Amino acid sequence: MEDYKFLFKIVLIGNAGVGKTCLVRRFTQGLFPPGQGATIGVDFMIKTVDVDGDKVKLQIWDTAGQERFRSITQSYYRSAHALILVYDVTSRESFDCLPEWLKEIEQYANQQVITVLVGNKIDLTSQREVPPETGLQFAQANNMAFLEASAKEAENVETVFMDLARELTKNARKYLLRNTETVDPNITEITGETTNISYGGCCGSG
Ligand SMILES: Nc1nc2c(ncn2[C@@H]2O[C@H](COP(=O)(O)OP(=O)(O)OP(=O)(O)O)[C@@H](O)[C@H]2O)c(=O)[nH]1
Repeated sequence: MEDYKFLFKIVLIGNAGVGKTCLVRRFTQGLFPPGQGATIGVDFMIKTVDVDGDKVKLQIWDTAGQERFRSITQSYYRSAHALILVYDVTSRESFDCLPEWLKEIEQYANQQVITVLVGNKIDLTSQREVPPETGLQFAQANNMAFLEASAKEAENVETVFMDLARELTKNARKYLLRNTETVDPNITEITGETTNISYGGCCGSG
């Protein structure tokens, strides 16, 4: 039996070069990789974190932003519990593409997916093209949480992932409770086993 309570899949999406890989590396390895090349297809990393005493395993999928990989990356949306949609605050173009990314989410992701909008590279103050208010307004209009971050300076990176881990854990606990109440209300408390919450999918669930 693996030593964790919940397993969540988090998928990062957004234009090429916005810093998805750097955010993942910063969070999982605590470093800012020099000369990071473009992601080919999809890459993944694991980090186990503690959420209020429960061990939570985060499976973090880093997708390529380049258009030519879109059909590969789309196939990873479906099983995601959460999506981190990233743009680069120094690139108006990456922000202007967000509506297209939302369409992808609507088309390929699960309906219950939690999406967080992240404006990355805030360390590049003088090159900023997207003000924080603009990011916030877009996020609010589309029911997403919003944070600005810097993978380079490790600003808000931990917060992005840990807020998500907490939110997912909270939802999973509720889900477990709801689905065990009718059978045996003690089950959630006594098993202590790994729980892989899966959304949607089969008939009659959820
Ligand atoms: N100044 C600064 N540069 C960053 C930051 N995050 C990433 N970069 C740089 O932005 C470039 C692209 O970063 P990646 O992490 O490879 O971007 P990506 O979104 O994964 O790109 P694809 O794999 O092509 O989709 C690299 O040169 C990074 O060094 C940041 O927070 N600040």
